[in-house]
Amino acid sequence: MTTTSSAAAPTATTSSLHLAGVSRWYGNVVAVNDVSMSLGPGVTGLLGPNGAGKTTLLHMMAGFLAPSRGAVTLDGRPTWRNPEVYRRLGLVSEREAVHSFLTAYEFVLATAKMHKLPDPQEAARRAVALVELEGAQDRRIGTYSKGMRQRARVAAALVHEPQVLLLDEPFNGMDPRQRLHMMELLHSLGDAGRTILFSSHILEEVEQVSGTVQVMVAGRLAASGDFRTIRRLMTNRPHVFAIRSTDDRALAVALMAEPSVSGVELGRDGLTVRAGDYGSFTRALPKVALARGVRVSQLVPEDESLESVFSYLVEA
Ligand SMILES: Nc1ncnc2c1ncn2[C@@H]1O[C@H](COP(=O)(O)OP(=O)(O)OP(=O)(O)O)[C@@H](O)[C@H]1O
Repeated sequence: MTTTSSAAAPTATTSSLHLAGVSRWYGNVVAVNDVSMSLGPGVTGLLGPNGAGKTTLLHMMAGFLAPSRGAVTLDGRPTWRNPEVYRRLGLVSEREAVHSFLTAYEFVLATAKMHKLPDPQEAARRAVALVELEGAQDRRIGTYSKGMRQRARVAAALVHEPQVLLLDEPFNGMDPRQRLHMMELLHSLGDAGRTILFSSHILEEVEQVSGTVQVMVAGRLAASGDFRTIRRLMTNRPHVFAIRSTDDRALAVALMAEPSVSGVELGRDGLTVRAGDYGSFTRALPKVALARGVRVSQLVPEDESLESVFSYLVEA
Protein backbone atom coordinates (compact mmCIF):
# COMPACT_ATOMS: atom_id res chain seq x y z
CA MET A 1 0.00 0.00 0.00
CA THR A 2 1.38 3.39 -0.94
CA THR A 3 0.61 6.81 0.42
CA THR A 4 0.05 9.24 -2.39
CA SER A 5 2.35 12.23 -2.49
CA SER A 6 -0.52 14.65 -3.05
CA ALA A 7 -2.07 13.64 0.27
CA ALA A 8 1.15 14.36 2.12
CA ALA A 9 1.85 17.67 0.42
CA PRO A 10 1.42 20.54 2.87
CA THR A 11 -1.53 22.79 2.12
CA ALA A 12 -1.09 26.53 1.95
CA THR A 13 -3.48 27.58 4.69
CA THR A 14 -5.11 25.94 7.64
CA SER A 15 -8.56 26.41 9.09
CA SER A 16 -10.12 26.13 12.51
CA LEU A 17 -13.67 25.38 13.53
CA HIS A 18 -15.16 26.86 16.69
CA LEU A 19 -18.32 25.89 18.48
CA ALA A 20 -19.62 28.24 21.15
CA GLY A 21 -22.45 27.01 23.38
CA VAL A 22 -24.04 25.03 20.54
CA SER A 23 -27.35 23.25 21.18
CA ARG A 24 -29.84 21.61 18.87
CA TRP A 25 -33.19 20.22 19.80
CA TYR A 26 -35.91 18.42 17.87
CA GLY A 27 -39.20 19.09 19.66
CA ASN A 28 -38.60 17.79 23.18
CA VAL A 29 -35.43 15.88 22.27
CA VAL A 30 -32.19 17.69 23.04
CA ALA A 31 -29.77 16.13 20.56
CA VAL A 32 -26.83 18.46 21.30
CA ASN A 33 -26.60 20.32 24.59
CA ASP A 34 -24.39 23.39 25.05
CA VAL A 35 -21.26 22.12 23.30
CA SER A 36 -18.19 24.32 22.96
CA MET A 37 -14.98 23.16 21.28
CA SER A 38 -12.24 24.26 18.90
CA LEU A 39 -10.73 22.11 16.19
CA GLY A 40 -7.51 22.84 14.36
CA PRO A 41 -5.26 21.03 11.87
CA GLY A 42 -4.71 17.30 12.39
CA VAL A 43 -7.03 14.40 13.10
CA THR A 44 -9.54 14.52 15.96
CA GLY A 45 -11.92 11.73 16.92
CA LEU A 46 -15.51 12.44 17.95
CA LEU A 47 -16.32 9.53 20.22
CA GLY A 48 -19.69 8.65 21.71
CA PRO A 49 -22.30 5.90 21.92
CA ASN A 50 -25.18 5.73 19.45
CA GLY A 51 -27.60 8.59 19.85
CA ALA A 52 -25.05 10.81 21.60
CA GLY A 53 -25.60 13.59 19.05
CA LYS A 54 -22.51 13.12 16.87
CA THR A 55 -24.35 13.25 13.54
CA THR A 56 -26.34 16.30 14.58
CA LEU A 57 -23.13 18.02 15.65
CA LEU A 58 -21.33 17.20 12.38
CA HIS A 59 -24.24 18.50 10.33
CA MET A 60 -24.23 21.76 12.26
CA MET A 61 -20.47 22.04 11.76
CA ALA A 62 -20.92 21.54 8.03
CA GLY A 63 -23.55 24.28 7.92
CA PHE A 64 -26.33 21.88 6.86
CA LEU A 65 -28.28 22.27 10.05
CA ALA A 66 -28.94 25.41 12.09
CA PRO A 67 -28.07 25.37 15.78
CA SER A 68 -31.08 26.02 18.00
CA ARG A 69 -28.71 28.04 20.17
CA GLY A 70 -25.04 29.05 19.96
CA ALA A 71 -22.81 29.40 16.92
CA VAL A 72 -20.51 27.32 14.73
CA THR A 73 -17.85 29.33 12.94
CA LEU A 74 -15.12 28.46 10.48
CA ASP A 75 -12.27 30.94 10.74
CA GLY A 76 -14.66 33.41 12.35
CA ARG A 77 -17.57 33.02 9.90
CA PRO A 78 -20.82 31.22 10.76
CA THR A 79 -21.12 27.92 8.86
CA TRP A 80 -24.94 27.87 8.64
CA ARG A 81 -26.12 28.60 5.09
CA ASN A 82 -22.77 30.07 4.15
CA PRO A 83 -21.67 29.11 0.59
CA GLU A 84 -18.20 30.42 1.31
CA VAL A 85 -17.88 27.77 4.01
CA TYR A 86 -19.15 24.97 1.73
CA ARG A 87 -16.18 25.66 -0.53
CA ARG A 88 -13.74 25.09 2.31
CA LEU A 89 -15.35 22.17 4.03
CA GLY A 90 -16.24 18.59 3.07
CA LEU A 91 -18.65 16.19 4.77
CA VAL A 92 -18.77 12.44 4.35
CA SER A 93 -22.20 11.66 5.69
CA GLU A 94 -23.11 8.25 7.08
CA ARG A 95 -26.60 8.05 5.64
CA GLU A 96 -25.97 9.53 2.23
CA ALA A 97 -26.56 7.14 -0.67
CA VAL A 98 -23.98 6.71 -3.41
CA HIS A 99 -25.39 6.28 -6.91
CA SER A 100 -24.47 2.71 -7.71
CA PHE A 101 -24.94 3.10 -11.49
CA LEU A 102 -22.16 5.71 -11.69
CA THR A 103 -18.46 4.94 -11.79
CA ALA A 104 -16.34 6.49 -9.02
CA TYR A 105 -14.87 8.90 -11.54
CA GLU A 106 -18.32 9.97 -12.75
CA PHE A 107 -19.55 10.37 -9.20
CA VAL A 108 -16.60 12.52 -8.15
CA LEU A 109 -16.76 14.48 -11.42
CA ALA A 110 -20.43 15.31 -10.78
CA THR A 111 -19.45 16.72 -7.40
CA ALA A 112 -16.61 18.71 -8.98
CA LYS A 113 -19.09 20.22 -11.45
CA MET A 114 -21.50 21.02 -8.65
CA HIS A 115 -18.72 23.03 -7.00
CA LYS A 116 -18.17 24.76 -10.37
CA LEU A 117 -14.45 23.98 -10.27
CA PRO A 118 -12.44 25.45 -13.17
CA ASP A 119 -11.11 22.05 -14.31
CA PRO A 120 -13.55 19.45 -12.94
CA GLN A 121 -11.97 16.52 -14.84
CA GLU A 122 -8.53 17.19 -13.39
CA ALA A 123 -9.98 17.77 -9.90
CA ALA A 124 -11.90 14.46 -10.10
CA ARG A 125 -8.78 12.58 -11.25
CA ARG A 126 -6.73 14.07 -8.42
CA ALA A 127 -9.35 13.24 -5.76
CA VAL A 128 -9.74 9.66 -7.03
CA ALA A 129 -5.95 9.25 -6.91
CA LEU A 130 -5.83 10.65 -3.39
CA VAL A 131 -8.01 7.81 -2.11
CA GLU A 132 -6.17 5.31 -4.36
CA LEU A 133 -9.16 4.29 -6.42
CA GLU A 134 -7.58 4.92 -9.85
CA GLY A 135 -7.52 1.21 -10.66
CA ALA A 136 -11.28 0.90 -10.17
CA GLN A 137 -12.41 4.40 -11.13
CA ASP A 138 -14.20 3.29 -14.30
CA ARG A 139 -16.16 0.50 -12.66
CA ARG A 140 -19.68 1.11 -11.43
CA ILE A 141 -19.86 1.89 -7.70
CA GLY A 142 -22.48 -0.86 -7.38
CA THR A 143 -19.68 -3.41 -7.88
CA TYR A 144 -17.49 -1.91 -5.10
CA SER A 145 -16.79 -3.26 -1.65
CA LYS A 146 -18.04 -1.20 1.28
CA GLY A 147 -14.54 0.18 1.86
CA MET A 148 -14.15 1.24 -1.77
CA ARG A 149 -17.56 2.88 -1.75
CA GLN A 150 -16.58 4.81 1.34
CA ARG A 151 -13.35 5.94 -0.34
CA ALA A 152 -15.36 7.13 -3.35
CA ARG A 153 -17.43 9.27 -0.99
CA VAL A 154 -14.26 10.63 0.62
CA ALA A 155 -12.95 11.50 -2.86
CA ALA A 156 -16.15 13.39 -3.63
CA ALA A 157 -15.92 15.26 -0.31
CA LEU A 158 -12.29 16.17 -1.10
CA VAL A 159 -12.69 17.12 -4.75
CA HIS A 160 -12.73 20.86 -4.04
CA GLU A 161 -9.69 20.49 -1.74
CA PRO A 162 -11.36 21.67 1.45
CA GLN A 163 -9.32 22.60 4.51
CA VAL A 164 -11.80 20.84 6.77
CA LEU A 165 -13.08 17.30 6.32
CA LEU A 166 -15.83 15.88 8.53
CA LEU A 167 -16.59 12.16 8.40
CA ASP A 168 -19.53 10.44 10.08
CA GLU A 169 -18.61 6.89 11.17
CA PRO A 170 -16.21 6.37 8.23
CA PHE A 171 -15.09 2.92 9.44
CA ASN A 172 -18.55 1.40 9.75
CA GLY A 173 -18.82 -1.99 8.07
CA MET A 174 -15.21 -2.07 6.90
CA ASP A 175 -12.96 -5.09 7.18
CA PRO A 176 -9.58 -4.67 8.95
CA ARG A 177 -7.65 -4.04 5.72
CA GLN A 178 -10.07 -1.37 4.51
CA ARG A 179 -10.03 0.15 7.97
CA LEU A 180 -6.24 0.40 7.93
CA HIS A 181 -6.31 1.99 4.50
CA MET A 182 -8.83 4.61 5.64
CA MET A 183 -6.80 5.29 8.78
CA GLU A 184 -3.69 5.91 6.69
CA LEU A 185 -5.63 8.26 4.45
CA LEU A 186 -6.93 10.28 7.41
CA HIS A 187 -3.43 10.44 8.87
CA SER A 188 -1.91 11.72 5.66
CA LEU A 189 -4.65 14.34 5.26
CA GLY A 190 -4.11 15.49 8.84
CA ASP A 191 -0.31 15.56 8.37
CA ALA A 192 -0.84 17.76 5.32
CA GLY A 193 -2.41 20.40 7.58
CA ARG A 194 -6.09 19.68 7.08
CA THR A 195 -8.56 19.77 9.95
CA ILE A 196 -10.08 16.30 10.09
CA LEU A 197 -12.88 15.22 12.43
CA PHE A 198 -14.33 11.72 12.30
CA SER A 199 -17.04 10.24 14.50
CA SER A 200 -17.03 6.78 15.97
CA HIS A 201 -18.65 4.79 18.75
CA ILE A 202 -15.63 2.49 19.08
CA LEU A 203 -12.96 3.46 21.57
CA GLU A 204 -10.16 1.43 19.96
CA GLU A 205 -10.89 2.91 16.56
CA VAL A 206 -10.37 6.44 17.83
CA GLU A 207 -7.29 5.37 19.75
CA GLN A 208 -5.66 4.06 16.59
CA VAL A 209 -6.36 7.10 14.47
CA SER A 210 -6.00 10.14 16.64
CA GLY A 211 -4.35 11.34 19.81
CA THR A 212 -6.97 14.01 20.33
CA VAL A 213 -10.52 13.16 21.11
CA GLN A 214 -13.83 14.84 21.89
CA VAL A 215 -16.19 12.58 23.82
CA MET A 216 -19.95 13.10 23.58
CA VAL A 217 -22.52 11.49 25.82
CA ALA A 218 -26.24 12.23 25.72
CA GLY A 219 -25.74 15.42 23.74
CA ARG A 220 -23.08 16.84 26.01
CA LEU A 221 -19.33 17.11 25.65
CA ALA A 222 -18.15 14.72 28.36
CA ALA A 223 -14.39 15.03 27.91
CA SER A 224 -11.95 16.41 25.44
CA GLY A 225 -8.24 16.43 24.82
CA ASP A 226 -5.47 13.88 24.86
CA PHE A 227 -6.65 10.32 24.30
CA ARG A 228 -4.34 8.79 26.92
CA THR A 229 -5.63 11.08 29.66
CA ILE A 230 -9.21 10.20 28.81
CA ARG A 231 -8.39 6.52 28.61
CA ARG A 232 -6.87 6.75 32.10
CA LEU A 233 -10.00 8.44 33.41
CA MET A 234 -12.03 5.57 32.02
CA THR A 235 -9.91 2.79 33.52
CA ASN A 236 -9.60 4.54 36.89
CA ARG A 237 -13.34 4.68 37.31
CA PRO A 238 -15.15 2.34 39.74
CA HIS A 239 -15.67 -1.19 38.46
CA VAL A 240 -18.00 -4.00 39.44
CA PHE A 241 -16.67 -7.57 39.28
CA ALA A 242 -18.38 -10.94 39.43
CA ILE A 243 -16.13 -13.44 41.22
CA ARG A 244 -16.34 -17.16 41.86
CA SER A 245 -13.92 -19.01 44.08
CA THR A 246 -13.39 -22.14 46.15
CA ASP A 247 -14.54 -20.28 49.30
CA ASP A 248 -16.66 -17.22 48.48
CA ARG A 249 -17.47 -16.47 52.12
CA ALA A 250 -13.84 -16.37 53.27
CA LEU A 251 -12.89 -14.29 50.24
CA ALA A 252 -15.75 -11.84 50.91
CA VAL A 253 -14.61 -11.30 54.49
CA ALA A 254 -11.02 -10.74 53.40
CA LEU A 255 -11.97 -8.37 50.60
CA MET A 256 -14.03 -6.20 52.92
CA ALA A 257 -10.79 -5.19 54.62
CA GLU A 258 -9.21 -4.20 51.31
CA PRO A 259 -8.83 -0.42 50.75
CA SER A 260 -9.52 -0.77 47.01
CA VAL A 261 -12.89 -2.43 47.69
CA SER A 262 -15.96 -0.31 48.39
CA GLY A 263 -18.62 -3.01 48.54
CA VAL A 264 -19.03 -6.81 48.64
CA GLU A 265 -22.19 -8.85 48.11
CA LEU A 266 -22.30 -12.56 48.70
CA GLY A 267 -24.78 -14.34 46.46
CA ARG A 268 -25.63 -17.94 45.59
CA ASP A 269 -23.55 -17.76 42.42
CA GLY A 270 -20.50 -16.06 43.85
CA LEU A 271 -19.46 -12.57 44.88
CA THR A 272 -20.21 -9.17 43.47
CA VAL A 273 -17.42 -6.76 44.34
CA ARG A 274 -17.44 -3.01 43.82
CA ALA A 275 -13.92 -1.68 43.45
CA GLY A 276 -12.65 1.89 43.53
CA ASP A 277 -10.51 1.42 40.49
CA TYR A 278 -9.58 -1.39 38.15
CA GLY A 279 -5.80 -1.46 38.63
CA SER A 280 -5.50 -1.56 42.42
CA PHE A 281 -8.25 -4.14 42.79
CA THR A 282 -6.95 -6.56 40.17
CA ARG A 283 -3.50 -6.30 41.76
CA ALA A 284 -4.83 -6.84 45.29
CA LEU A 285 -7.17 -9.77 44.59
CA PRO A 286 -4.55 -12.50 43.93
CA LYS A 287 -2.64 -11.55 47.08
CA VAL A 288 -5.77 -11.60 49.25
CA ALA A 289 -6.89 -14.95 47.80
CA LEU A 290 -3.44 -16.49 48.22
CA ALA A 291 -3.19 -15.35 51.86
CA ARG A 292 -6.53 -17.11 52.64
CA GLY A 293 -5.78 -20.22 50.62
CA VAL A 294 -8.73 -19.46 48.30
CA ARG A 295 -8.56 -20.18 44.58
CA VAL A 296 -10.36 -17.74 42.26
CA SER A 297 -12.04 -19.52 39.35
CA GLN A 298 -13.75 -16.55 37.74
CA LEU A 299 -13.20 -12.79 37.63
CA VAL A 300 -15.49 -10.93 35.24
CA PRO A 301 -15.89 -7.17 35.10
CA GLU A 302 -19.57 -6.25 34.87
CA ASP A 303 -21.28 -3.21 33.49
CA GLU A 304 -18.75 -2.74 30.73
CA SER A 305 -21.06 -1.34 28.10
CA LEU A 306 -19.76 1.66 26.27
CA GLU A 307 -22.68 3.68 27.60
CA SER A 308 -21.69 3.00 31.20
CA VAL A 309 -18.05 3.89 30.52
CA PHE A 310 -19.09 7.12 28.89
CA SER A 311 -21.71 7.93 31.54
CA TYR A 312 -18.98 7.78 34.13
CA LEU A 313 -17.09 10.47 32.26
CA VAL A 314 -20.14 12.72 32.34
CA GLU A 315 -20.51 12.28 36.08
CA ALA A 316 -16.77 12.67 36.77
N1 LIG B 1 -34.46 14.75 12.62
C1 LIG B 1 -34.62 14.38 13.87
N2 LIG B 1 -35.82 14.45 14.48
C2 LIG B 1 -35.98 14.08 15.77
N3 LIG B 1 -35.00 13.60 16.55
C3 LIG B 1 -33.78 13.48 16.01
C4 LIG B 1 -33.51 13.86 14.64
N4 LIG B 1 -32.21 13.63 14.39
C5 LIG B 1 -31.67 13.14 15.53
N5 LIG B 1 -32.60 13.05 16.50
C6 LIG B 1 -32.39 12.58 17.89
O1 LIG B 1 -31.29 13.28 18.42
C7 LIG B 1 -30.45 12.43 19.20
C8 LIG B 1 -29.03 12.46 18.66
O2 LIG B 1 -29.00 11.83 17.38
P1 LIG B 1 -27.71 11.74 16.45
O3 LIG B 1 -28.09 11.00 15.22
O4 LIG B 1 -27.15 13.09 16.30
O5 LIG B 1 -26.73 10.89 17.36
P2 LIG B 1 -25.45 10.05 16.94
O6 LIG B 1 -24.49 10.17 18.06
O7 LIG B 1 -25.01 10.44 15.59
O8 LIG B 1 -26.01 8.59 16.93
P3 LIG B 1 -25.96 7.49 15.75
O9 LIG B 1 -24.52 7.09 15.65
O10 LIG B 1 -26.87 6.42 16.28
O11 LIG B 1 -26.49 8.19 14.52
C9 LIG B 1 -31.11 11.08 19.19
O12 LIG B 1 -31.90 10.95 20.33
C10 LIG B 1 -31.96 11.12 17.94
O13 LIG B 1 -33.07 10.26 18.07
